[in-house]
Amino acid sequence: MAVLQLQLAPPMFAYRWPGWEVVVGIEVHAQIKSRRKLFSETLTSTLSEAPNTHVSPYDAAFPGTLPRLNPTCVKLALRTALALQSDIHLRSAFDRKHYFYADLPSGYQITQQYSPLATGGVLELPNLGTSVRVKQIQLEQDTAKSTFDRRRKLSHIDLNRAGTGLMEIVSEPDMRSPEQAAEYVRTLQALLRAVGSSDGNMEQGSMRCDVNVSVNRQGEPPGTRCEIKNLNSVKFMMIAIASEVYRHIDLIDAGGTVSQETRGFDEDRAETFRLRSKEDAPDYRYMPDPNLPPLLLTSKFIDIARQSMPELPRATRARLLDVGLTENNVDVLMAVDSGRDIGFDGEMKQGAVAYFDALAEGRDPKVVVNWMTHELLGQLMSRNQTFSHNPISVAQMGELIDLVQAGTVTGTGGKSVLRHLLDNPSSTSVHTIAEQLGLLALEAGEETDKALNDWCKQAISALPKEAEAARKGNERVLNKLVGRVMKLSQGRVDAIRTKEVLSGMLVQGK
Ligand SMILES: Nc1ncnc2c1ncn2[C@@H]1O[C@H](COP(=O)(O)OP(=O)(O)OP(=O)(O)O)[C@@H](O)[C@H]1O
Ligand SMILES: [Mg+2]
Ligand SMILES: [Mg+2]
Repeated sequence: MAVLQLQLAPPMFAYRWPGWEVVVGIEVHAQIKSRRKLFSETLTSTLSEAPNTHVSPYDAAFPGTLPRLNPTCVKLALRTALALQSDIHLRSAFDRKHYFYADLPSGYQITQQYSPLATGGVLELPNLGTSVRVKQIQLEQDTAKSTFDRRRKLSHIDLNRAGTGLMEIVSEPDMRSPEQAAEYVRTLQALLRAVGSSDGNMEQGSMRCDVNVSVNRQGEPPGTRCEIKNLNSVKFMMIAIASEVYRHIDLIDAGGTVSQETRGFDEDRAETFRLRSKEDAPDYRYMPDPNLPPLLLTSKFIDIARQSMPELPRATRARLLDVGLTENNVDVLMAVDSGRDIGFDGEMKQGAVAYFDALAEGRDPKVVVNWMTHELLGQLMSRNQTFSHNPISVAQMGELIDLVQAGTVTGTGGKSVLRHLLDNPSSTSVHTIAEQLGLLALEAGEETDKALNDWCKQAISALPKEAEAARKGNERVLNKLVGRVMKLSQGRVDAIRTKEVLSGMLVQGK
């Protein structure tokens, strides 16, 4: 992210487009995380599945087949609407939007353009201290997928995606820069994941954005918007917005006007290109779908959905800060869950926040979060892994923390046990593993004192220069001697006790 901001936002960030105001509104299409499609019993598919293996006669628009609304899709869209504080309509309706393209077997898409499930709402962007209003949320069908084989001049149609449930979430034109647009999309992604209504994975196509961009001179009314279709990464969305802004400014500066267009984005050239103008916009001939009655919800149904809402990111943040975690701790845990760490694979075994919550049950939250962020996540990261790869159960991690807190294993020893567990996942008790590895702390007593004395002496004679500096009060060098003792003892002695013994010896040796 930092890298991209450097590309897009050089030091004159605030003055990128002096005298101009940029206006952005986004239409997000998010695939609903239901096992079945919106109007058929067919199981939804993932990208890795063979083409045309998830298709019922209805999905292929065979004559005589009829739609049947999947209630799970309604419930998940409802959760989304509740999370966005939208007004939910007890009555909504389905329209047919006609157009003719090979990826749309019936010749129309069922959508809720005119009478959507919900209107209004707001998405707060806490990182930017601002918010974006939501215009409407509607249910609609996804299309099939067509790919063109240039060599053989053939179009391939894969109907697996046809009829999958989508939520179209339309924002008001409230964003003023590519960065705000990016933050909106990321925050929305985290929200959809938190309520479980969508994976929100742009790279895998389960979330796609159309961005509407216009520019106007400061103080003047908004300009004419152009819509850039089907952006499938936040990075490309930011580049597309920036390049579109430059295009509009250049046009107006040259005395021309912007005409309302639908545009595509060329990733290689980092610029947008014209798909069609408003004049040749298709006439969608919207009509109510005669096969689908209006969707009527009861207040009770909405209340039940409201009561079963999981904790939303904003509340999670507040709660974690409340138990004493730092902003930074919270950012790390929540970033892991929202998939902002690299390599998010969409399927989290257990979220980092849930893992933390389970561990913090009866333990000091600060101690727990240190183990999680510094040790566990740190070790996973150095292995190029994400939290979803974590093989250590809550019970094991909890036992490890308890052993260290009780002094049964030293902090250093505990870190070794953790590394061992990551490399050799097992369900054996952590105490047994520490014992097998010879990492149980030496019990206080005469023998341990004697061993500790020996190791301290060895460390001092092995590092005479350091010993001399430490004698003169150099704390950092003293830690080096402590480190040596730790190594000699294989992390089985207490660091604070070691420091005491070492200091004592150095003073005596004066
Ligand atoms: N002046 C403007 N500059 C930038 N964005 C704008 C401007 N005016 C409106 N928008 C945004 O354009 C989007 C319009 O989306 P909407 O779904 O309502 O209509 P549409 O794009 O005409 O329909 P379709 O769903 O067929 O694409 C909204 O996100 C809105 O915020
Ligand atoms: Mg739209
Ligand atoms: Mg649009």
